[in-house]
Amino acid sequence: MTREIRRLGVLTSGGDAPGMNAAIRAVVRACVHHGIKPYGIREGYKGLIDGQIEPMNARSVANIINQGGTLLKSARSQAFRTPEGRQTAFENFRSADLDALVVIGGDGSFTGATLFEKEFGIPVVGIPGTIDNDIFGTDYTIGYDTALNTVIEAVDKIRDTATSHNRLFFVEVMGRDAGFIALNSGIGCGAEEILIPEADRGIDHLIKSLERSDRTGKTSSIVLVAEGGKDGGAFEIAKTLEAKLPDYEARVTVLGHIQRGGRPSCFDRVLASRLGVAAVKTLMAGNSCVMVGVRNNAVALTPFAEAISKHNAIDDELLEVADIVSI
Ligand SMILES: Nc1ncnc2c1ncn2[C@@H]1O[C@H](COP(=O)(O)OP(=O)(O)OP(=O)(O)O)[C@@H](O)[C@H]1O
Ligand SMILES: O=P(O)(O)OC[C@H]1O[C@](O)(CO)[C@@H](O)[C@@H]1O
Ligand SMILES: [Mg+2]
Repeated sequence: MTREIRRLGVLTSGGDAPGMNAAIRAVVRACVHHGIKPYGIREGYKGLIDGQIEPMNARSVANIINQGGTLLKSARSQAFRTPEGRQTAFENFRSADLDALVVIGGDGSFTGATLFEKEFGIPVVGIPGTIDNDIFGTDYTIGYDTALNTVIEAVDKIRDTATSHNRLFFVEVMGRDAGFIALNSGIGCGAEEILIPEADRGIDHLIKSLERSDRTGKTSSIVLVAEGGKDGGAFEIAKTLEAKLPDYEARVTVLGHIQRGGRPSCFDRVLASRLGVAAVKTLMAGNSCVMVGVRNNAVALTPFAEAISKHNAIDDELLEVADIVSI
């Protein structure tokens, strides 16, 4: 089956991620390549509701492959969660005479896209753009690799001062409910312990680990903490630990939104370029309500319903590696 598309809209939604610009560029240029007129929708679903829809062309995405953030801007729209908001979005979509939509975002954005397709029959394809890497059906989301590199660069600097002062540091990283950023950057920066929601081993495990570090001659330690764990964030864990081991004077750093910015890595630029081209092809082939991702280095389609409801498991091998290389 094929689908004729004359005019296609593209938007970025949810938390921005480095590489979203490269994805927009690829979608726009794939449209031009296939004779489709591309339209940029600003500020995600908010812009669809406000009618912020502008024509784009190959030149409007010049020199953005190397830039963080998103040229189209992103937003979290409460109004799009309501039937009235989506109705207004649909009316603007129709007024702009668009035939199909590409949504670059995370699981929430795909949930909104699913409703939009169901309610109004708009063909929609998703591209996973989030630093969290928390989307089923793709081995990597756009922005994750860059975020990992940002984290290890920051933690390398913290390591310098931790070593100089013989200190224990807790460094909190993003990931919403998922520990992928913490686990992989933790291995990459040589963290002594990594606390993630998927493998919560409790405070007693952390205490044992720090005591072993003392015995074996370590004079400083870095513990990477994923936000979203049941023991709380880095500040709370540091407090709990200090209450149990008063000799420790821990320092806490929350890396925060620094992880969402910066120039995308080559990996993210290539991934975004592949997925942007694949998204347009996927719509032209007649598909809808699917996400384009990469599995085993090949482009793969996953229905939104699965991408949203299922979860990529944390790799036990990585947990083992983290334990072994941190002794
Ligand atoms: N249940 C829903 N119904 C309708 N729209 C939704 C729903 N969930 C999310 N959306 C829309 O998608 C937008 C983005 O979702 P969300 O804030 O969860 O980010 P995301 O796409 O998961 O990205 P990230 O988690 O990386 O920030 C929301 O602001 C909202 O407009
Ligand atoms: O920028 P906001 O709206 O505070 O959202 C922060 C959340 O967004 C993300 O950066 C991306 O989903 C999460 O890691 C984090 O929990
Ligand atoms: Mg999300």
